[in-house]
Amino acid sequence: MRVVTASEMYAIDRYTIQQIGMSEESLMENAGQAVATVLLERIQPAQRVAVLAGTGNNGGDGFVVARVLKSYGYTTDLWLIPPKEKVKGAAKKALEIYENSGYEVKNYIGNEKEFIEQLRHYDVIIDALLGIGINGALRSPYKEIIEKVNEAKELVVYAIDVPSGIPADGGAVETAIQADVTITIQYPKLSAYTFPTADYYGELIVVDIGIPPLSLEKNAEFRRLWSEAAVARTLPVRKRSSHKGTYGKGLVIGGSRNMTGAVIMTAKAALRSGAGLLTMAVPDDVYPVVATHIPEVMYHPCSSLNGCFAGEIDLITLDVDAIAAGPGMGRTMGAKSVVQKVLCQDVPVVLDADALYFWNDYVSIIRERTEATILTPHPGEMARMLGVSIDDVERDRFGIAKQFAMSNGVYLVLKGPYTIVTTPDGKQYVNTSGNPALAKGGSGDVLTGIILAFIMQHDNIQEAICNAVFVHGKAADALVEKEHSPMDVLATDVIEAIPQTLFSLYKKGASYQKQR
Ligand SMILES: NC(=O)C1=CN([C@@H]2O[C@H](COP(=O)(O)OP(=O)(O)OC[C@H]3O[C@@H](n4cnc5c(N)ncnc54)[C@H](OP(=O)(O)O)[C@@H]3O)[C@@H](O)[C@H]2O)[C@@H](O)CC1
Ligand SMILES: Nc1ncnc2c1ncn2[C@@H]1O[C@H](COP(=O)(O)OP(=O)(O)O)[C@@H](O)[C@H]1O
Ligand SMILES: [K+]
Repeated sequence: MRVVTASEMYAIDRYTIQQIGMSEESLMENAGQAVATVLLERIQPAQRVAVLAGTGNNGGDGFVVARVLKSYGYTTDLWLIPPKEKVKGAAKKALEIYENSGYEVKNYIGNEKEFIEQLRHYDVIIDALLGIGINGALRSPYKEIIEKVNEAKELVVYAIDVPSGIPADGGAVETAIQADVTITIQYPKLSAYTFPTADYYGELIVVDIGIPPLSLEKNAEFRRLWSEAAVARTLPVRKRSSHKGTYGKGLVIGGSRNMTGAVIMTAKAALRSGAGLLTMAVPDDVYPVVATHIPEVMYHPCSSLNGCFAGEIDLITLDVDAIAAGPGMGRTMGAKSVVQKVLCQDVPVVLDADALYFWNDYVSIIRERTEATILTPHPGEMARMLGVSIDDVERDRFGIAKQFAMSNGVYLVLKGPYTIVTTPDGKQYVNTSGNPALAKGGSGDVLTGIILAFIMQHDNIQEAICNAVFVHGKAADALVEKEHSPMDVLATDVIEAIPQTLFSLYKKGASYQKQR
């Protein structure tokens, strides 16, 4: 499933109409019919429905929906918010068809009191007020209407395309429909995967209105959801003849006197995720503590200074296939020196947490690297690396991530709900798993371990990273689906949930793998 911006959606619509030859009216009819099909399955015949329609084509979708619901015998009122003469183009045509079918329109203007009075008597609201064409702050009377709908908590609200009032590409929200369900036309919009806008969507359902894929290919950048099916299809299969070396010799670098746990979690997660052989490089001060925790790894104690890396690491002797550096390593000159040495190795490198701290000192080395560099910042780290505010990052996660990954030639994993993986050539993948149980110290360390293990087992780095991000979130989902609340989950629980998550993904993937 692809994700689009509002301007891409307009370009897709235009292309479909002008180049492919479908009429705007037929697209609107398809949209309304597709939305109505979902509604007919969900709304009970005894429920009273109000369709609230605005000036634009979103209102046009609403006219079609109202007509279909009425034709199926649903008690449905169509409230037209603007004066009728403001409705133009395909929407005007849809309104004419509605009226020619013998159905009545309720005009909001002049009947504002009746509208407020009636609102208590409805069970379901269909929000066809504003779609992706919203411009600037909400104007009257939309603002007041939306506030009234949101106040009526007992109403079930279905939004068409986007909840009215939110910017389609994401950003700040002042007033917007708080939908229970949003039925999006053809492709989800960026705002469904950025915050705070995503909070207004409720359940997201995408309906197909028959736009040919060619129109998408011609008019939209590559941005897609990475779903469970994609993971199941691309998980690598172990060969019977394989041995531990087949699955990579990984190196995890991290730890300091104040933070011994992070690197342990990274290493455990890497082992649970299939790393063939794993070595941990830690400051020798903390080595005795770390070494008692994982019997399965080898150790490479490094010289330490005040409990942190002093700066030396013998990477030649270690001879590894991939490296993850950062968890708990501290923000010292010694740590910086270790990371610089790591970046000079011709193997894929994952940099996380403290290994991102001296970003400006690594940029030039990273741009010269030929092997993959994978950076996994959370929004705070991303903001710091770019010298902008966290709000700036959150407002334009997709744009910022793409610009950063392409200009530095890195794989960027911009974490958070709906983590975005961006490849060096600018392709973007939105993760669909995970929940707020992961909002706890240590979650990121676990992810780093999974990424390290997956990139060693998979030829395709993008698929490996996307799968790792998905498995991480899915493990947390599995925990809160049974036995855990979102509050009590620990990062170590997430590690222990990796086996059941992989087990179920492999079961789902078995049919794909047989086909290979
Ligand atoms: N072929 C297609 O294109 C298809 C499109 N489709 C559907 O069309 C939707 C996009 O339609 P759109 O472009 O007409 O915009 P839309 O969101 O309905 O509203 C625009 C109107 O809103 C108003 N308005 C704007 N800002 C405002 C504000 N801040 N506060 C208050 N009012 C504001 C402004 O009205 P005005 O100010 O001029 O009175 C403007 O005219 C899309 O989401 C999908 O549902 C589907 O049917 C598939 C085929
Ligand atoms: N509300 C949330 N929903 C989904 N995933 C989340 C949420 N909060 C955090 N995460 C995930 O948890 C991880 C947190 O990483 P990070 O902030 O680096 O943690 P730490 O540094 O404490 O290990 C990321 O993978 C992030 O995507
Ligand atoms: K809407």
